[in-house]
Amino acid sequence: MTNLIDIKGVTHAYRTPNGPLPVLDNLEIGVPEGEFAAVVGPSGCGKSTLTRLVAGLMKPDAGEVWLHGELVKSPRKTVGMAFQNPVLLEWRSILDNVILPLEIVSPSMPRAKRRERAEELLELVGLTGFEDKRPSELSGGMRQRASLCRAIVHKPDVLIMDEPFGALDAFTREDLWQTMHELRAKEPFTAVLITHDLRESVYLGDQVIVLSGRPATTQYIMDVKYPGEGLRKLDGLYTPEAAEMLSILREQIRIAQGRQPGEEGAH
Ligand SMILES: Nc1ncnc2c1ncn2[C@@H]1O[C@H](COP(=O)(O)OP(=O)(O)OP(=O)(O)O)[C@@H](O)[C@H]1O
Repeated sequence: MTNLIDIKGVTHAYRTPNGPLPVLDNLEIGVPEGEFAAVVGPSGCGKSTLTRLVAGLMKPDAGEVWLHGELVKSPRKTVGMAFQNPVLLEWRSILDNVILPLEIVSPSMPRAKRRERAEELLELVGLTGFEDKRPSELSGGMRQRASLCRAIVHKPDVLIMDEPFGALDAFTREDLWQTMHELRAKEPFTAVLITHDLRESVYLGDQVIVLSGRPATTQYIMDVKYPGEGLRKLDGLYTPEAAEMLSILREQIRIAQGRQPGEEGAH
């Protein structure tokens, strides 16, 4: 299978007043079309840097990032992004926030069509009836739902999410995990999710990529064999199969953090 995202031998260091700070070291990641890759690793290892490289917001010192068979050299319109803070524009309604990327990427699309597309997505995430509200009138979870709609409204090649559920309470987060699966079932997309939550990585990921401590290398890749058939269910996280996967990942994080087996501190 060909990969939609190919990160080949990517190495990068930031220039700082104290000299170069190596963050990525010969990173190798491949994400096939339609797959969901969850990336975990110790704090500060370079996960957000990786998302900037895939989005074309910066260029690596060495190595290549390929997206849909094209070398990424500049910012890409075909990438959707969602962050921990949804950054919705308060002076626009929820509907107009979701429409925004279409105004930029598809300026010739008639207003009625844009509206239709945004309404369809808002319905998928359970926000019908909130189209005309301002962001501050919604809860954090609802804002994040709207932000996910905005990230995929223009049907990007890839959705990049940097801890999008990190600031939400546990129940809202689990609701949004389910929404992600429902969205994917109706609107298949390729995704890279940065997360600190190993359960989230197993529930959402087709593969979980563990990065080593900084400078990050690809330390371990898990192909997730999620228990059960069809749309993933949260109950699957409480099975022995999931416990086994989480145990392996926890151990890998310990190694990435430079800790001894069994030592506390992993997620
Ligand atoms: N523009 C920059 N200039 C200099 N150093 C930077 C820059 N951006 C990030 N860094 C440093 O590079 C390292 C990796 O940062 P990055 O944000 O990619 O890590 P991360 O794994 O996403 O972190 P976290 O898990 O804490 O969110 C950190 O030490 C950070 O301080």
